[in-house]
Amino acid sequence: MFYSINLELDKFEVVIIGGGEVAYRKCKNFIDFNKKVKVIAPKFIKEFQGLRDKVELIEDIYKEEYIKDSFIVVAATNNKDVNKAIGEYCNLNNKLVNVVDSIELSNYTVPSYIKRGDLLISVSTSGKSPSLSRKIKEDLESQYDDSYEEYINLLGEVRRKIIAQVDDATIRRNLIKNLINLNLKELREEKNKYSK
Ligand SMILES: C[C@@]1(CC(=O)O)C2=NC(=C\c3[nH]c(c(CCC(=O)O)c3CC(=O)O)Cc3[nH]c(c(CC(=O)O)c3CCC(=O)O)/C=C3\N/C(=C\2)[C@@H](CCC(=O)O)[C@]3(C)CC(=O)O)/[C@H]1CCC(=O)O
Ligand SMILES: NC(=O)c1ccc[n+]([C@@H]2O[C@H](COP(=O)([O-])OP(=O)(O)OC[C@H]3O[C@@H](n4cnc5c(N)ncnc54)[C@H](O)[C@@H]3O)[C@@H](O)[C@H]2O)c1
Repeated sequence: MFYSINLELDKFEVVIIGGGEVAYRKCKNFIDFNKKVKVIAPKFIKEFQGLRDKVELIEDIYKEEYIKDSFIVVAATNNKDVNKAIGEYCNLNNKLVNVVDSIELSNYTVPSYIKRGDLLISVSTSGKSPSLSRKIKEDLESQYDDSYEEYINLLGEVRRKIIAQVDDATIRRNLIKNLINLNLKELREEKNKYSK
């Protein structure tokens, strides 16, 4: 089973090999998290042109030199042998690699996710059923709607204010724990209370 972590992508170079539908989806995911990526392929689907300054497109077939200095790699070509070579090289060289047609060669996978500002809900089936991951995501999307972006920001702000202003540890913890029982309107009022 795959273990879940949240990575600070800023510090790492990300390279995607392949320029088709799957490479494009993986690419958009990184962009969603403000990460610029390098993409290598002899041919790109037209959607890549819409990503403009957010990606560096290199028109070429895969060569080891393209990934030797990167830490996170996605092997997303439609050529099983090429994907396998990339997967094996990365596993041998301590790189994180997602091989889109081989869970065995992947040392990480990409979950289905919902992002509402800083709230992130990820779903994984350890490769058993990406379709189920997608369905669960869609089921949760309406429950965790766009209003959660402001809600999560307010929770963060009020929590920081409580930590700064309340000395008693028990009272502090209870106040923080109870914040999630407030609705958006009540939380806005709570923020004003601590801003005085
Ligand atoms: C969640 C999501 C994230 C993303 O990619 O962004 C994702 N796949 C998505 C969709 C999807 N992928 C496929 C279908 C067709 C139906 C089906 O096969 O079910 C659909 C459904 C659709 O498109 O609706 C085909 C497929 N996928 C993989 C293989 C190879 C294999 O199984 O070996 C094949 C067969 C290829 C073939 O037939 O040859 C492998 C992987 N796909 C994963 C992630 C990882 C496991 C995630 C988990 O643990 O659940 C893993 C292991 C590696 C990885 O890619 O990270 C994204 C949903 C995005 C969303 O949220 O909307
Ligand atoms: N993990 C997933 O979520 C998922 C979902 C569907 C399919 N798949 C798998 O992903 C593979 C790719 O799917 P797709 O729809 O993106 O295919 P696609 O045919 O749309 O794109 C393949 C891309 O790979 C590039 N390519 C081929 N040989 C290359 C090489 N030597 N170096 C660099 N780039 C090269 C092509 O130019 C093209 O841009 C499929 O074969 C399938 O097995 C995975």
